[in-house]
Amino acid sequence: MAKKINKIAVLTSGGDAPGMNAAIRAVVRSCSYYNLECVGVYRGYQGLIEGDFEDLTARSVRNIINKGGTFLKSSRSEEFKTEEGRAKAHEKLTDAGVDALVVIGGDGTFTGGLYFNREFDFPIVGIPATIDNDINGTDYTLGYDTALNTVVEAIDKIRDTASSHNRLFLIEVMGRDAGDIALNSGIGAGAEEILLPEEDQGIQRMMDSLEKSKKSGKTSSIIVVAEGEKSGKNIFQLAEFISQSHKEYDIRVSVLGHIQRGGSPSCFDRVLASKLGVGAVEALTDGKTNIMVGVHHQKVVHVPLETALKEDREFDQELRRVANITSV
Ligand SMILES: Nc1ncnc2c1ncn2[C@@H]1O[C@H](COP(=O)(O)OP(=O)(O)O)[C@@H](O)[C@H]1O
Ligand SMILES: O=P(O)(O)OC[C@H]1O[C@](O)(COP(=O)(O)O)[C@@H](O)[C@@H]1O
Ligand SMILES: [Mg+2]
Repeated sequence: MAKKINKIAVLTSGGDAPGMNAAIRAVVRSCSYYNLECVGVYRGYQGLIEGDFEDLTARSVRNIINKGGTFLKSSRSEEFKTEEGRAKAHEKLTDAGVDALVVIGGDGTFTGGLYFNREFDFPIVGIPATIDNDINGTDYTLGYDTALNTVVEAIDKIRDTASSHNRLFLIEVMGRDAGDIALNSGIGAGAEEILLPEEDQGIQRMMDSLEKSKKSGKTSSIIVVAEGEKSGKNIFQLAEFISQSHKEYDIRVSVLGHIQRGGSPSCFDRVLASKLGVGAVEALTDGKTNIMVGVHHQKVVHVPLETALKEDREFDQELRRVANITSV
């Protein structure tokens, strides 16, 4: 029988995402509700290795549901990728009497969690948090909705200046391997063309669509480029390539960068964080481990961490079709 859980540690790791604070809050308050002790780990896996812990009570997480970032801080820890690093982390957890761990982060965080569980049989539940939405088995990851809203707001502003000057804007958005932000913000902000990591359309298709836009009477254009798109050129090289063959375009490049990861979480992300935080603690007290709590059709689901990490997420062809039709 699984050991009874009395004390849970929670950490945030990898790229921060709006809604992480709301998720920590939900974990801490669920512990309080079920009379469990809760420990916050600062700076993700690096803080776990260094024993940078603090006891948290329901009142420790007041006034954070609306805050971006993560008050527990995050890190990218190279040391945790080593067996020695993970052994140190395990020692710190057992010294502190912790029985289980909630990790809030993305695919890297889940990979680290899997290794840790395999090596020490330590109960772990993951909460998917990354603006990229690149986790398998959950309809949404924390921070994605907020990031999308930030991107659309930014592109709306760029559109004002693009149309005033009849300019062509190339706008880079985040998404190393997943084009969810680019495709959805591209449709939502009315982009003429969207370049995604999931498709290698070649530069010719972009040139063709620019040609079409011009012929159909468009005077300004917006192209959304995911940072991981596959043309083999970065956004500045793409702009250079277009300007060499089409001197008539007045081109500007805008890289939105880390503003996409900041800001107050949307209501959607706050509610999602609350559901997943409660779900994570309840999963642990039910004896579950090595799973991610995600959402599917609004319901909390349990997904094995291995499945969450699979890279076979289906690309939304229907959404691509909608983008093509609405940009005519
Ligand atoms: N292969 C791995 N083995 C052990 N730990 C890992 C591994 N990959 C990532 N991690 C840990 O998880 C942390 C977060 O992963 P990272 O890829 O940076 O962000 P994210 O979780 O947002 O994808 C890393 O800094 C590292 O400490
Ligand atoms: O924190 P850094 O090093 O600036 O990372 C940038 C990357 O982080 C992200 O915002 C989130 O990715 P992860 O959740 O995998 O960390 C990516 O879109 C972007 O490529
Ligand atoms: Mg990642």
